[in-house]
Amino acid sequence: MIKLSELPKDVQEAVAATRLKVAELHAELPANGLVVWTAGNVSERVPGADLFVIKPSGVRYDELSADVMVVCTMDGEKIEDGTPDHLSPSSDTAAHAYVYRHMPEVGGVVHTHSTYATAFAAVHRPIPCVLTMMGDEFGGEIPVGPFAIIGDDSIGRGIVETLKDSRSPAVLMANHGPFTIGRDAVAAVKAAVMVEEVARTVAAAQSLGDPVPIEQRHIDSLYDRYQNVYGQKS
Ligand SMILES: O=C(CO)[C@@H](O)[C@H](O)COP(=O)(O)O
Repeated sequence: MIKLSELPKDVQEAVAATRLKVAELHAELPANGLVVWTAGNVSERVPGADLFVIKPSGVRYDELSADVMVVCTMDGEKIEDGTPDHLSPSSDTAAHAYVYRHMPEVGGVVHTHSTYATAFAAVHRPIPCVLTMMGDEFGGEIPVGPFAIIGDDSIGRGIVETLKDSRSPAVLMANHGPFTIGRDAVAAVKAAVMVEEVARTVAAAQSLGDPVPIEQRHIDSLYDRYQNVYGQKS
């Protein structure tokens, strides 16, 4: 088994930085009202190594410090990372690992059970692109993925199958909830916040009447501006 303490120093440093970042980002899930109790997870690739960092399963958010973040191979196997052997990674680890193996551009993955997005997942209904914020962030509707059992790579296969030809960084896995992807974990967390926000607004709109779809040419223009012009140049 791979031992963290035997990996090159620069890899160990990259793991430490990723652990800190992933631990801190988990606090964003309850802060943004996206999770109850322990029901969601964040992971991120370790730059320069075939490893990723994810939270331990079923541990409360206020206990998620950097030193309990679990380090896994791209097959979702925990390495000897200095945490106790009994500390198992998130039950969604195989799903995150599958996404990393099949979507090389993805550097972060997030899963929550946020209420409104999960309500759309419960009725297998995509969130239609009826808000400029959706054009900006998702480039179209937010799709529904297949029903998949928890614990193996079934969820990962559903995520990849649904998102590989979509501009959306979010998929509503049927009867389960949202999974989001991003170039890093910050981007994936942002997408998780945004999917809940637009799900809530669209649900409110649907209670008032029939939300009006945005024309495709306007969606394309919104997406292009937001992705390429909006904000500050780095
Ligand atoms: O969907 C599920 C289980 O129903 C999971 O996403 C949990 O809600 C979070 O699991 P851990 O990451 O704590 O294992």
